[in-house]
Amino acid sequence: MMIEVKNLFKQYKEVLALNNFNLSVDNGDIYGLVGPNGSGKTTAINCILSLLNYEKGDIFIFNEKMNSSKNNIKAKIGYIPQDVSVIYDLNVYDNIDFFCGLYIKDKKLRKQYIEEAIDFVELNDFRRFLPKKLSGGLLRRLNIACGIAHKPELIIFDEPTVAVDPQSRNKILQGIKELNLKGATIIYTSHYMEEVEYLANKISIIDKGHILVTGTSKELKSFVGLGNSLEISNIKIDKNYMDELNNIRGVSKILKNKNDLKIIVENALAISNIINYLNKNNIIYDSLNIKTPTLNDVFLEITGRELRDNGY
Ligand SMILES: Nc1ncnc2c1ncn2[C@@H]1O[C@H](COP(=O)(O)OP(=O)(O)OP(=O)(O)O)[C@@H](O)[C@H]1O
Repeated sequence: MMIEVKNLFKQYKEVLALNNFNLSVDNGDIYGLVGPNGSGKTTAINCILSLLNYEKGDIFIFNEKMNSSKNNIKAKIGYIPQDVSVIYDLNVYDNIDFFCGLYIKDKKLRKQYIEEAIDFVELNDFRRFLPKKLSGGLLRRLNIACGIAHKPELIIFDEPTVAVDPQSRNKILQGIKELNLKGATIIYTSHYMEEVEYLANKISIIDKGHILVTGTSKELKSFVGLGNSLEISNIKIDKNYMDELNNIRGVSKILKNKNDLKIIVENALAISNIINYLNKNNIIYDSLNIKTPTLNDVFLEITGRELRDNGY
């Protein structure tokens, strides 16, 4: 077991940020921790890293009890914080040198590691740039290079793609997969469900400081019994037809947002029954899309709330 967090409680004055938080991360995992803003992800990470004190609970990393003086454990961890934390009067190269130098004292080896980190985040053309000359995406990549240059066994990414352009975002996601393939265990926090679905082999959904469910993306969807859905836009439909639509075999739920419908179905037959029904009754709509369930749907199903507002 790489990380074991047991019964963690963290209180900030009147806010209970972690409420019996538990987590088990295995060697080789890309572990996704997802939850809405303010659900406690950053607090959990900061407690795990001993950057924050907590009221109650136990944290083990590499099977050793973690506390702030465990430098042997810290040396094996890379942390990429949510807020970019680099040194603004050092250039790209010297920033990576500084952070890598906290753990790698051998100069020759460090030089090699810095070069590898620069290559990895593709900042070769910017090695002498000061951070303030870098775009948001490049700055995030520097933040990553500073966290991974010392080749940690465990890497914790806290929302690394917030406010990042699509090109840098894809590079970051690809890079994380690559680090994992090379042997690093990854913890990845995000409120972007699709990123976590793409990356993680194991996912925990956190809300109000507590883990609601854990599993693979497939397990979480089947846990809440979600099937595919049919999204129909701009439909002109009377109430009595709506009732009949609800009664079609295999229709498990209908969500309405103004003139758009999202119909959760149990099987493919239900989809063809719905389409036949609409055609038979000359019900007009603009478009019809079949959607597979997302982790956002899982969150909605469990909490009754949206992770992010998508209209329904
Ligand atoms: N230093 C602090 N003082 C008081 N309350 C805090 C502090 N830091 C966080 N909180 C509160 O604790 C709760 C959890 O916050 P946290 O930042 O851990 O959530 P998060 O899931 O990481 O959210 P985000 O995605 O917005 O960073 C929130 O209610 C937040 O307002």
